[in-house]
Amino acid sequence: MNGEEARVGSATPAVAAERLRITEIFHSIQGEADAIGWRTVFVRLTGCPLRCVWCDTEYSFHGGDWHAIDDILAEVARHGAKHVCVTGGEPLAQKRCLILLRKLCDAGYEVSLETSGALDVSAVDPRVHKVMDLKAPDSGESGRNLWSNLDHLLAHDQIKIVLASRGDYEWARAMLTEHGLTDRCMVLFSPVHGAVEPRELAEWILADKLDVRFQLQLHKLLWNDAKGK
Ligand SMILES: C[S@@+](CC[C@H](N)C(=O)[O-])C[C@H]1O[C@@H](n2cnc3c(N)ncnc32)[C@H](O)[C@@H]1O
Ligand SMILES: Nc1nc2[nH]cc(C(=O)O)c2c(=O)[nH]1
Ligand code: SF4
Ligand SMILES: [Mg+2]
Repeated sequence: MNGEEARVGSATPAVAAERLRITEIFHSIQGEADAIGWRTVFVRLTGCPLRCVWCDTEYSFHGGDWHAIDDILAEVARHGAKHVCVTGGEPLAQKRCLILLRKLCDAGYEVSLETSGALDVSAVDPRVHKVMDLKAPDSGESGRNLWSNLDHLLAHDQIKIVLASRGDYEWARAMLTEHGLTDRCMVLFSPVHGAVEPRELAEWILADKLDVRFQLQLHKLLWNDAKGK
């Protein structure tokens, strides 16, 4: 048990059971995946058990503050957006993330979850649109892909593969066939920001006639790598 759980646990166990460690809550334009372009509130949970070499969110690995889930809901509501994106860090590394996701759905939001693909997604509320990465070799974390997660994806979910090289692209192309990915849900191919020339990735997809959706991180075009955007 960590210090926080010990401290609040003895006094108010019901409240302690519904707190999450949060790095930031911010209001921006959704920059990734199927809901791209919508005004969205982002809830970024602290902590991640992976270390993708190109991770753009290393500041979420440590720190953060404990917030009651009902306070998170109130902060989300303040922005008046229909869309909420729960991300991290790795949001599913905190078990109580499942409660936050359910409560956001109950409140009527369009909820998406950005997750690494390394943690079990089977208990995620089916109303949530899961955006699940498969980590390609150059991330350094492809050994963490939990392939059984593929069987828990619904038609509205998405598989995202972030590519740092031609080698990653060829790996991703092989996974499409090996795991029948495009028959399961939408598959997104995205270049690692600054590593693969976006136009090159677009040309590869066209040359191979792949049924995947090319994506660029829209928020980086708008705001570069600014935090809280
Ligand atoms: C920061 S992660 C947080 C959620 C979860 N840990 C995951 O990896 O999906 C959110 C998304 O950003 C992507 N991402 C992180 N760094 C990136 C980069 N340098 N270029 C492109 N996408 C990146 C991840 O692959 C993931 O799809
Ligand atoms: N604007 C914006 N859109 C995003 N979509 C997914 C993000 C993430 O970090 O998971 C993200 C982000 O950090 N900013
Ligand atoms: S799993 Fe997500 S948050 Fe964790 S290191 Fe990889 S990209 Fe970053
Ligand atoms: Mg991001």
